[in-house]
Amino acid sequence: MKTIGILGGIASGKSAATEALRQLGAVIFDADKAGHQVLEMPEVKEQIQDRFSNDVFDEEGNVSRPKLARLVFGNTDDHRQALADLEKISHPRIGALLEAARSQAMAEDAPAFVLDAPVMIKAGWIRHCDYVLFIDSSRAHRLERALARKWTENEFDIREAAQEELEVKRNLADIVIPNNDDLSQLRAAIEAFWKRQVAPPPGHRGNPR
Ligand SMILES: CC(C)(COP(=O)(O)OP(=O)(O)OC[C@H]1O[C@@H](n2cnc3c(N)ncnc32)[C@H](O)[C@@H]1O)[C@@H](O)C(=O)NCCC(=O)NCCS
Ligand SMILES: Nc1ncnc2c1ncn2[C@@H]1O[C@H](COP(=O)(O)OP(=O)(O)OP(=O)(O)O)[C@@H](O)[C@H]1O
Repeated sequence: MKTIGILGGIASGKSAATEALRQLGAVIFDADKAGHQVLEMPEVKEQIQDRFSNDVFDEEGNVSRPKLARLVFGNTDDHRQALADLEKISHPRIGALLEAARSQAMAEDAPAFVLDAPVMIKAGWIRHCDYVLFIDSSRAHRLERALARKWTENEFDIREAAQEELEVKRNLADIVIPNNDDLSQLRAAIEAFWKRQVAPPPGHRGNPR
């Protein structure tokens, strides 16, 4: 089973690329979703309360992601420290969910396991990947898509700044997949990658790291 990591800027088309891989038969791990799941664990809620107080909880006693986002994404040292502290709580648990999902996919003989995790470099999860794809989309296209999802340009810039530089991600990738055209071009590029590296003809050895 090949493990494929998906990197790219905010709104570059990582989810669209991931969906194309799912349709080809890959098992998907969405780390953002796993991060949300982790915030529902009682011991995580306790640690969040200790670090961030009751201010980041809603009336039902659940972690309010918008409130937490305002504390951890920003340009100050306090924001950066808050994000680092949140990651210390969340990342080991997301990592455990990731390893369990990957083991299950392997047991089920899935042809590929896709790790959709924008923070995989700083979290260290990139080590699981045989191939890393970088979904390459211009800032103008990405911003337009983010604004269409009701983000502000400021939110877009702040989240982007909380991640590694795009050049770092691009340089770590094995394959760059352009996404400045329509979605059918993105799907075609993903299918070509799949045929080349995941489902090679018998006797072909592929190119794992
Ligand atoms: C701060 C939280 C509550 C905000 O939740 P929200 O629903 O607004 O955003 P969501 O989780 O869907 O993330 C959306 C995007 O924000 C960016 N982002 C999220 N976490 C981080 C992070 N730790 N570092 C940099 N960018 C991040 C990513 O581009 C991600 O795709 C949430 O993102 C969180 O708990 N983050 C810490 C855990 C984590 O690193 N999750 C991402 C795993 S890839
Ligand atoms: N080539 C494209 N043409 C038109 N729309 C696109 C294209 N690529 C992506 N989109 C749309 O742009 C939006 C953002 O794409 P997507 O959710 O795949 O990005 P992402 O990189 O996963 O975003 P995030 O960084 O927020 O997780 C989605 O609504 C998606 O359908």
